[in-house]
Amino acid sequence: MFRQIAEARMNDIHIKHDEHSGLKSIIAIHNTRRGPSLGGCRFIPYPSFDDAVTDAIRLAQGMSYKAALAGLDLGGGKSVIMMPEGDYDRTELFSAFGRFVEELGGRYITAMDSGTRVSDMDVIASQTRHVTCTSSSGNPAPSTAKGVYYGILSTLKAHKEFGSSLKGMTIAVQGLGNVGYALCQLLHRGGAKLIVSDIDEARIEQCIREFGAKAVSPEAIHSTPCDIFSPCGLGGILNEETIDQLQCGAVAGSANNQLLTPECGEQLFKRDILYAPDYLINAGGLIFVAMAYSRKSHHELNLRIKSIGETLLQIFRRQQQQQEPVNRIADQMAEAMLFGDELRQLSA
Ligand SMILES: NC(=O)c1ccc[n+]([C@@H]2O[C@H](COP(=O)([O-])OP(=O)(O)OC[C@H]3O[C@@H](n4cnc5c(N)ncnc54)[C@H](O)[C@@H]3O)[C@@H](O)[C@H]2O)c1
Repeated sequence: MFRQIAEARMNDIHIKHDEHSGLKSIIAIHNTRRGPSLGGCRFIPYPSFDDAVTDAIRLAQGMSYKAALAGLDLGGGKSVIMMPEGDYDRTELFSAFGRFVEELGGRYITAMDSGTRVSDMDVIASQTRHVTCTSSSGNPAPSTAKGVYYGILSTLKAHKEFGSSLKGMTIAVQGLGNVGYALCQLLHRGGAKLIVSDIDEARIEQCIREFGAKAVSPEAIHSTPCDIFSPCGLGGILNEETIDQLQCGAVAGSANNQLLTPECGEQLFKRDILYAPDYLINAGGLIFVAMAYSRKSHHELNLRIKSIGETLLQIFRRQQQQQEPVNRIADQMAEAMLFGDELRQLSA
């Protein structure tokens, strides 16, 4: 475990067992160099305590990289609550978790993640102010979609065979949920032709009706000829097999963990397919949550979401110069922001 902590360059890990509520929780703080750590609270069953800690470490690390490239004055953290096996009182559990967050004095700010709801955040807010995604803060998905939209515009600009306009470009969107649907709306308004897929027929019908989209089956969407493939549903969609089947010039979508392994970034690079790193292009939701927490204006929120496209352009330019996979360049940029001086000292 300590090797894992060292390898991930974690700041600290906190563990809480509250007997009264049955809470078993871990808060992992990866990095606070740029500001307090922010990241969601996951509430799912874990086979073991070690699995829960491993998940918290991996997710907290990802949040640091995401916040850094989004230019936020925040670090990365994440928490997990191990879902109890027997009966439990949800309000008691999340109240106890709120007190746990409060004990850390603001070094960790919690938010929604898999298995948690807005109502849980409201319960946490009764114990601490270091929480976002409450019923008063709103839905981050439209901001995520807007960030992906700006990212797609930058991808068009950076691609040697595309023009800078969306008009007439074909975008294949996988997953028409909160983010995917809002993205389709923006792309349709920009003049793009849409190809869509989902496992939910009603969502497909809505996109056909409202945007004149063409539907394909969930199995065929990634191999459909298009200009840009936009995964907005599942993680791990870019793997050895699917990358071989892609018939697009670029991949730019909101899904988390799109690359099954870092080596898949290399495979995309070899196929000359531009890839917008997921944790950068989908940072609009995190920006929304951070701006709501610090009560920043709508204007500032929009400027920051727009800057996702600018950072992405910088990364694509570096890719041209360095001739390296784009995911590696994004990681290097984030690491320089998180550990700059330490890295310099190590190489001195
Ligand atoms: N909501 C946000 O603000 C946000 C922020 C950052 C990243 N993300 C990521 O973006 C992705 C989408 O998030 P969301 O909030 O829209 O989720 P969502 O649950 O609202 O939507 C996901 C959609 O994908 C569809 N889907 C599931 N399996 C599919 C398949 N095999 N083929 C096609 N469609 C399939 C679902 O039916 C659903 O409509 C997720 O990976 C999420 O982690 C979301």
